[in-house]
Amino acid sequence: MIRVEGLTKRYGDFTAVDDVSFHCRPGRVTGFLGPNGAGKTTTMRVMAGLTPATGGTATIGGHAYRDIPNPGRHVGVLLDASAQHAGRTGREVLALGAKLMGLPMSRVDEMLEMVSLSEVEAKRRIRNYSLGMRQRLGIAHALLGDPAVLILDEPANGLDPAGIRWMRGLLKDYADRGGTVLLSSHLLNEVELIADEMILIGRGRIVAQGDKKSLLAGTAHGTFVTATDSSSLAHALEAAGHTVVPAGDGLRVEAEPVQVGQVAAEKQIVLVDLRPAGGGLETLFLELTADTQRDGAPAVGAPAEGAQA
Ligand SMILES: Nc1ncnc2c1ncn2[C@@H]1O[C@H](COP(=O)(O)OP(=O)(O)OP(=O)(O)O)[C@@H](O)[C@H]1O
Repeated sequence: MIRVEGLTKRYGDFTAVDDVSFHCRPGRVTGFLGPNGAGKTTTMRVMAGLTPATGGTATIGGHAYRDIPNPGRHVGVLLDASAQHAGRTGREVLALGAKLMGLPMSRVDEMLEMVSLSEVEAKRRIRNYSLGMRQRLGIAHALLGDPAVLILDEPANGLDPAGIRWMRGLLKDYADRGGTVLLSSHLLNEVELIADEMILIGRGRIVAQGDKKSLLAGTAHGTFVTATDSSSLAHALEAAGHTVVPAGDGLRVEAEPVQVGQVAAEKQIVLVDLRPAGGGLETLFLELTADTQRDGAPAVGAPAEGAQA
């Protein structure tokens, strides 16, 4: 269990993290989302004992990170995959970690296999690793001591689509076996797929947190419907007093799906698609962090205006 209570971090007059509180539970993957400079890395650095807090506490299993003996056996941390000594090989980094944690060297091979780093790659110096390979090594290092808690800052960064899918499976399995995972990401869709719980942060303050399903339920706006004869359906819905706007191949209606279905049934119009028009995580994220975004334009996840589909 991770508990962060009233955590504040100031750099001079600037407040990077402002009275942040949240919990991460065993068996759950918690996504930590926020625009650039929101305070995610700072919060995680405080949790891992790398940055002192100005106020508040962050504990893992009831203890501050610095008070945990042999912390790598309890908490796996990946904050900056590029921070490893560039002159060491991947195998050397893991071997050193295993030695420090009192683990058998066989664990190094197990970890290399788990993150799909080949024997040849493991013997290469880290300066010659791609970002994705560094991330894989960082994940291997975080998992080396078989910890019960994982704190990962942007672990999907640099991974290719197959790598992201692999990591998703790995973290889901880990949580299913009772592990606690906190991961930050700017890849909203990725978090939407992987996280059970979500914490949204903007300018150092938590703007929303909770179970993903309940957070997303709050973003549903009306109904999306497609019919074989969409224009007749639009007229029928308007005649029934509903507001209708064209949306892609279909219509977006200010009504519940059952009301839209009833109108279509009365008029014997065949429906092709009928579902709640959820705004999704991206809409939620942009709405909640609107006054903390750097730009008017969506900062993450959405194509720029005019971009080709
Ligand atoms: N050592 C420091 N001294 C001064 N300001 C700092 C320091 N470290 C971080 N900050 C500031 O604190 C704020 C939060 O930074 P942080 O790296 O935690 O954000 P983040 O949410 O991880 O962003 P990103 O998604 O861009 O990595 C930023 O404005 C950053 O410039």
